[in-house]
Amino acid sequence: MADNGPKIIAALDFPDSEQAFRLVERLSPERCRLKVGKELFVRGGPRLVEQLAADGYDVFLDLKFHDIPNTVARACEAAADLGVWMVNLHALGGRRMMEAAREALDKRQRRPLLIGVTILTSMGSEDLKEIQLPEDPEANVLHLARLAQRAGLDGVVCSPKEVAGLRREIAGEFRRVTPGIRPAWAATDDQKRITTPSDAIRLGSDYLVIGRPITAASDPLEALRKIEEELGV
Ligand SMILES: O=c1ccn([C@@H]2O[C@H](COP(=O)(O)O)[C@@H](O)[C@H]2O)c(=O)[nH]1
Repeated sequence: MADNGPKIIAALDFPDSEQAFRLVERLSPERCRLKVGKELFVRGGPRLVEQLAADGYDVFLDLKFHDIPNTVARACEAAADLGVWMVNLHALGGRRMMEAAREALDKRQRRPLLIGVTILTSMGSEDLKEIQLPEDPEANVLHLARLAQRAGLDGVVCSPKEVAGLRREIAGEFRRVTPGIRPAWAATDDQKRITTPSDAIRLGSDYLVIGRPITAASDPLEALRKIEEELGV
């Protein structure tokens, strides 16, 4: 269930605010939403997030909280204070942790979307076996997504490869946010469960999180334009 507005979320994985703003000033909120992850947040801090939101961008604060319920609930409140559009936590933190976060955000007049990370898109069957989880990524994603929905979350992060199954199994307003997006011309990097942008949309992703195919390109704006062309937007 995508809200109106752009489906592309550009991952601002830069080592400093200057580099992030150099790209952002060539974008617009009508063209894409923005994701601030751990690297940029640790470097740029909360003020950078507030600035992006003040500039009119929908900001996904991708800090993937994973801690005891009280700590995660308070962290989600702090994220909401920054005016972000979306915040996330690891569904592997469990139902009580997710419920605590949802309850804390529900006390607010306006709250960000609360999204659960299922199985990281960098993980394949071998990685799951190593940590003694069932080897099938899709089975894990579905299980965690069901748990997240029961805990009142607004959606999940998963790979586009699991989206069709989620659409079949989980009804209602439940957003599917998908990293692991690689145009045919881009390097795979450390991602394992990937599809092209057009396949992700065809399979039913609501939002495409795209980092290095844009940010590591010699011409990031041209890379974004090619992705938009592939998507027909
Ligand atoms: O399962 C996940 C959850 C989050 N991410 C984040 O998305 C971007 C993807 O960047 P690329 O450069 O396009 O690979 C990155 O910020 C990750 O932290 C993810 O990839 N997978």
